[in-house]
Amino acid sequence: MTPHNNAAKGEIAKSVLMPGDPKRAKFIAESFLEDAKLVNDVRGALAYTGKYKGKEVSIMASGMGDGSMGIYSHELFKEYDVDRIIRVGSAGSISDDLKLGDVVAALSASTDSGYLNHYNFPGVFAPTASAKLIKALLKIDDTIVLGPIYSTPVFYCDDSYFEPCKKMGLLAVEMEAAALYANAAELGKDAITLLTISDIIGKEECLTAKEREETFTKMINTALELAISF
Ligand SMILES: O=P(O)(O)O[C@H]1O[C@H](CO)[C@@H](O)[C@H]1O
Ligand SMILES: O=c1cc[nH]c(=O)[nH]1
Repeated sequence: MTPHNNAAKGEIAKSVLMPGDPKRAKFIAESFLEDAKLVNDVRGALAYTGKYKGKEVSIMASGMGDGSMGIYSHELFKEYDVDRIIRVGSAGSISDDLKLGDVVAALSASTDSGYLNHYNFPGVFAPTASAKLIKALLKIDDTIVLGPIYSTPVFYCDDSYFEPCKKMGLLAVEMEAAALYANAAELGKDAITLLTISDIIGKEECLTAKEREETFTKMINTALELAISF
């Protein structure tokens, strides 16, 4: 147990899906897993362990932002011997080629966050998804959009803030992938982020509740197949 997680050692599977939203964690566990058991409820960061196609998988909420993801992913990797974390999140598109409901796998996560400072890395560390998980993902879905994204602790800002990101070819904006990738790199573990486009930055477009449910289902199915492919 940790100050933030009251699951006992052994109650969390080697593969963990992490949505930001605790209600999404509950929804995934109840709708996709068999025999799902609640193993953590500290601070409402709900975690469940159950079976998908007969294999053990856990789902745990990361909360929002790099600080929260930093704590939970560090503890899962270090204290619970988790091997891989698959983030299943929502994101705002900054690409002209993405539409609502599209699913993106984040190859890299550039960031404006100070979270990476504590590694004392000489220069700028480039947080990337694990090659192992990218290769496994492509065996499950070789049509998924792969590309670089942006992680920022800032949600409310002027849309123009993201113009340089768009210019550099980044596809979407979210808040946790960079911290997750950096923690995985530091601890010798594997991580990847799958994102469903929930809004288009600079436009008044966003998914309805029903559309969110249906399109998130596509991302969750892919993530679960990935989780059990090891
Ligand atoms: O849908 P989730 O996984 O929470 O992801 C995105 O949504 C939240 C902001 O609304 C941030 O956590 C961002 O990264
Ligand atoms: O972090 C996020 C998630 C969805 N949409 C955004 O604009 N930002």
